[in-house]
Amino acid sequence: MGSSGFSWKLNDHPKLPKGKIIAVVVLDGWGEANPNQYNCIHVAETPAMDSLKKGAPEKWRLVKAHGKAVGLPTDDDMGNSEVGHNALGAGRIFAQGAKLVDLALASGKIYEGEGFKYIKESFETGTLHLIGLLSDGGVHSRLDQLQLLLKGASEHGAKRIRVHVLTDGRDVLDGTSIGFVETLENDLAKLREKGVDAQIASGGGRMQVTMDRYENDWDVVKRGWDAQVLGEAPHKFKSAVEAVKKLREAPNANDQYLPPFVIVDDNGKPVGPIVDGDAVVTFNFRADRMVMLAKALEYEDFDKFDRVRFPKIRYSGMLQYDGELKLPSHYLVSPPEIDRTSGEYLVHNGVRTFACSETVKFGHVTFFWNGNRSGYFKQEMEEYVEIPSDFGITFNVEPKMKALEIAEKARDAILSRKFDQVRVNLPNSDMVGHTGDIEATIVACKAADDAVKMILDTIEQVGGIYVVTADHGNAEDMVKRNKKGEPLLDKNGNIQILTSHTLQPVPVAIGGPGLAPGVRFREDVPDGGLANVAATVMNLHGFEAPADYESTLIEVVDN
Ligand SMILES: O=C(O)[C@H](O)COP(=O)(O)O
Ligand SMILES: [Mn+2]
Ligand SMILES: [Mn+2]
Repeated sequence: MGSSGFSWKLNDHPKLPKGKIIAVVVLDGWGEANPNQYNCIHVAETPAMDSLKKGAPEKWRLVKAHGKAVGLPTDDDMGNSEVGHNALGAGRIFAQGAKLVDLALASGKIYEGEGFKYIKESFETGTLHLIGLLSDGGVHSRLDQLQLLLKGASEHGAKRIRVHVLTDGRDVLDGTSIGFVETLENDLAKLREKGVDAQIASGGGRMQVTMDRYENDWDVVKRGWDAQVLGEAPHKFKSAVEAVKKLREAPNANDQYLPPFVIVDDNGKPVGPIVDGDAVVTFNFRADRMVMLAKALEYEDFDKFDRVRFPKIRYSGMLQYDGELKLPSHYLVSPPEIDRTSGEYLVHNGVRTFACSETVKFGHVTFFWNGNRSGYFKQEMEEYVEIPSDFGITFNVEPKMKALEIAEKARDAILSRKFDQVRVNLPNSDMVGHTGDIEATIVACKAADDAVKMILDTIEQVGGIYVVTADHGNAEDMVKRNKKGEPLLDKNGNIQILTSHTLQPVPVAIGGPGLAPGVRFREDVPDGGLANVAATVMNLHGFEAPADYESTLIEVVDN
């Protein structure tokens, strides 16, 4: 025990043994909803997941995965991978980035912080650039926060502002970007009336431009860099509204994948490249899809692509995105302090851990799970394996993704008996659900179920335990609904496809031959959420959870 009295040592669970191999399976974007034709999980053949639900009612339940249960501002906020995996791994509910930024903006504290003071130094002679996702999805960013920041920055001295927009269509309906750009243009026009030189300078669809994650495809970040920093893009327009309208006319165009564009003046000159002496803020609060750009903006030594120019700027993130890398080093709002995660406790108590997913979700079961911290806690106790994702495609063309490969890695890790916990994220239902392709999402759900089966079979073989859950809903409802729950139609009478996550609860199932007799879900945690899973897993490893963790979902009854 250190001088502070803190100790990593967990108490033994009074009834549950140690030493069982536990598979922790997170199905990404797998919620529970009414069975109907837009519920791809229902339509798909999913015998493994069905048997968990039907097999043992005291070992299957639903938990909340959205809103306040995962630290989001309101219960109208759908869940997402960051907050979901944070809650699963940390066992407590932390006010998340969305909420912390709301508070900092409302109180005005954001303008008193180190990060804002730092960028403010550039306002006299330089331009303030704001780069981020333009929507009200609330997953990576929010339009109303951008609006407040624009107003606040101009009131605090920013004289020249350029916004570099990334269109969404993934956390919000496809086609909504035009409206968001129009709203922003209105705000900027009002700023101009007040004498602030404010304009949109560049843009592009989030999946084409800037917002790659976990270093899957640096070309995405390069395309953004070229437009935002160098002022170069294949498409040039006089206004962003015109840009989005025109680019959406191409066959199969959608908001997520719009190509990069720059806004030019009457002489064809880009209106807002980033140059020496400027300030830059990346206004997404969520980390995963901003870390790569943050590296490009901040690191002197950088070899991921040719930056051509590396302007001397003052850069602040909305938040600090990576607590281990301390990246970026300046930020407007302090991130949630997600400390003492279950993963860290467990390695300190001898639990050897294996974690695996494919690139696009790799950081979810490692970085997010560990409280937005990259790297190992104790390298000799842990192994994290990343299976390279396909890149340059939309996942509806390969809906099986790497589910089989992930399951095989989990199988091998379990059979090696080198690990006590084998944790995976199966990405299919989420990544394919985001494409809005219902047929492909059905294939995706089946592929994830096949992977679950392989892992459960392996657990059976070694006498282990499984915990199967999800981080939020997605594939279980693929249509936008009205308040009565009826599908909404567009003006041509077609249903409006829902590419985003949902507000639905997610399943948690426990079982396996290693599960002690008498273990079942408690009935006195009816409002349980994802944060209750960590204590549950600790119990199954034979430990009591720390006192301040959300309560366990299980009890052991004598039979
Ligand atoms: O980043 C994304 O792909 C979406 O905005 C959210 O999906 P995720 O939270 O499942 O990653
Ligand atoms: Mn997810
Ligand atoms: Mn998702």
